[in-house]
Amino acid sequence: MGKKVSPVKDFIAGGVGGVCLVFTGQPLDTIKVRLQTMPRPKPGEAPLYKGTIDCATITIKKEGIKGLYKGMAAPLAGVSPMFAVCFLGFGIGKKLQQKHPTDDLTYPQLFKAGMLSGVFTTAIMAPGERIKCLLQIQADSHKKMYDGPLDCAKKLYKEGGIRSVYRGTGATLLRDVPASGMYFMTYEWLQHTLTPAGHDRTDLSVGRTLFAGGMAGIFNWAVALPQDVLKSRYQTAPHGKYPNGIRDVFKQLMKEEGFLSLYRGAAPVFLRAFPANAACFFGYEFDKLKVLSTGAQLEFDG
Ligand SMILES: CC(=O)O[C@H](CC(=O)[O-])C[N+](C)(C)C
Repeated sequence: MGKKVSPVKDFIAGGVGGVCLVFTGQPLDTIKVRLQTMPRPKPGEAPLYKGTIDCATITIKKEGIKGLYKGMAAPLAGVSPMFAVCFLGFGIGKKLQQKHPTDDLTYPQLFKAGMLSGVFTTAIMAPGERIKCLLQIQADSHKKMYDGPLDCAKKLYKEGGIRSVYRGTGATLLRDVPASGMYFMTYEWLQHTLTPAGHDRTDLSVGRTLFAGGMAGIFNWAVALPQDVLKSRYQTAPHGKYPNGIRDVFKQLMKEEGFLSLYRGAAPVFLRAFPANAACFFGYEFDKLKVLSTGAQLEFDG
C-alpha cells in the first residue's frame, strides 16, 4: 500500500530541492551552455573551447570563479518556484491516476505523472532558461549586453514583447516533458528497488537516496540532451536568425556540424547531473520528512 500523496508537501520540499540543485550544479551548467553555443570555428581556426576542462580554465582565468556562477540569480530566483511546481505537478499527476489515495502507481503511470510535471514547469522554465543562457554566454567585458537577469528580461521584452521572453517554449516542452517522465519514474523505481524487503521507502539511507536522485538526473539528461542543444542555440541566437524556430536550428546543425553536435556539452551535463540531482532529491526528501515530522497540516485532498 502506498503513502498518501500530498502535492502541497511536494511543492514545499521541491522548492528546497531546487535550491540545492542550483548551488551544486551551476558551474558545470555554465560550461555546458558555453560549449553548446560557442561559434563554429572557421577552417584552420581553433575552436573557442576544446572541451570541458579548457572551457573551465579559460573562464576562470578571464572572469574568475564567479564566471562559472554567471546567470545564477535567474535560476536561483526561478528554480525554487520551478522545482516546487515540478514536484507539485508530479504529485497532481499521481493523484489524478489514483482511484484511492494510497494506491501504488505502475511505472508507466509514474512516467505520465512526470510528463505532466514537465508541462507545469515550462511556464517558469522557458523564460528562466532564456535569461540564464543569455547571461551565461556573456563573457566579462566592458561591452556587457545585460546587467543581470532583470535587465535582461526588460531588454528582451523591449526587443520583442512577451514572445521574445518566452522564446524557446516549444523546445523546452520537447525537452522537459519526456525528460521529467524519465526523471520521476527512475527515481521511484530506484527507491523501490533499493528499499530493503519489509521496510518503508522513508527508511532509505541517505546514501541510497543520493544514488537514486543522482541516477534520476542521469536518465533525465539521457533523454533531454539533443533537445537541450537545440534550445540553447535557439534561445541565444540573435533576433530573426531562425524564423522557423528549432526546426531551422536542427537543419543548420545537421548541415554544418553533423549528428554528434546534438550531444555537445555531454561531458559537463553528465558530470553535473549526478551530484546536482542527488542534492536536489536529498533536499526534497529531507524537507519532506521535516514537514511530515512537524505534523504540519498540509494534506491536499481536493
Ligand atoms: C532539464 C532539467 O531541468 O532537468 C531537471 C534536472 C536538472 O538536472 O536540472 C529535471 N526536471 C526536468 C524534472 C526539472
